[in-house]
Amino acid sequence: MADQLVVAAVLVDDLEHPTRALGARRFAPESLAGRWELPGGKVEPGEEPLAALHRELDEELGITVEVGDELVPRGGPGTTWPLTSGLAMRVWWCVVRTGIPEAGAAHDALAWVDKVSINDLAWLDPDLPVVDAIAAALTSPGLTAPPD
Ligand SMILES: Nc1nc2c([nH]c(=O)n2[C@H]2C[C@H](O)[C@@H](COP(=O)(O)OP(=O)(O)OP(=O)(O)O)O2)c(=O)[nH]1
Repeated sequence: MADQLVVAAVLVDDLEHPTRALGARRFAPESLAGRWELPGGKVEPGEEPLAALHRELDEELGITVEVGDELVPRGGPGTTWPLTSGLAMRVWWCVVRTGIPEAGAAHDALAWVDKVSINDLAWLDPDLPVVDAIAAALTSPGLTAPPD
């Protein structure tokens, strides 16, 4: 059987020159409580992945977003990131369009982290390769972004 698809957002301050990304801390189930993840969730049967992403961000954080490029694993083979068995995740860069992210139904804390502090969060184990890719793409806050 195909993996159940999970969709998630790397919410950043700027799609062109991201310096900060949002982590969200789960409080359930107990096995995942206290660990950090990218906001998102499971795609429902018959639902388009991006529709699921917008739905989850509205439900979990109370925001609407502009979706940018997809963050895909370097070297492939596909566009999904493996999670625990039976689950695979697709991830998109996003910026907030309306609302201010607030921990709600799924999380008990949110944190904006930069290229360095992103490694201080206790991410879910399967997220570590995703977090490496995010950290590599974030610009150090102290550095001036290259001219357009
Ligand atoms: N949202 C999200 N889930 C992740 C990440 N990393 C990771 O291993 N997961 C796992 C945790 C969960 O087992 C699964 C996502 O399920 P979920 O519980 O968030 O999904 P959901 O909001 O649709 O909730 P439900 O229908 O299962 O109640 O994927 C991540 O970065 N973001």
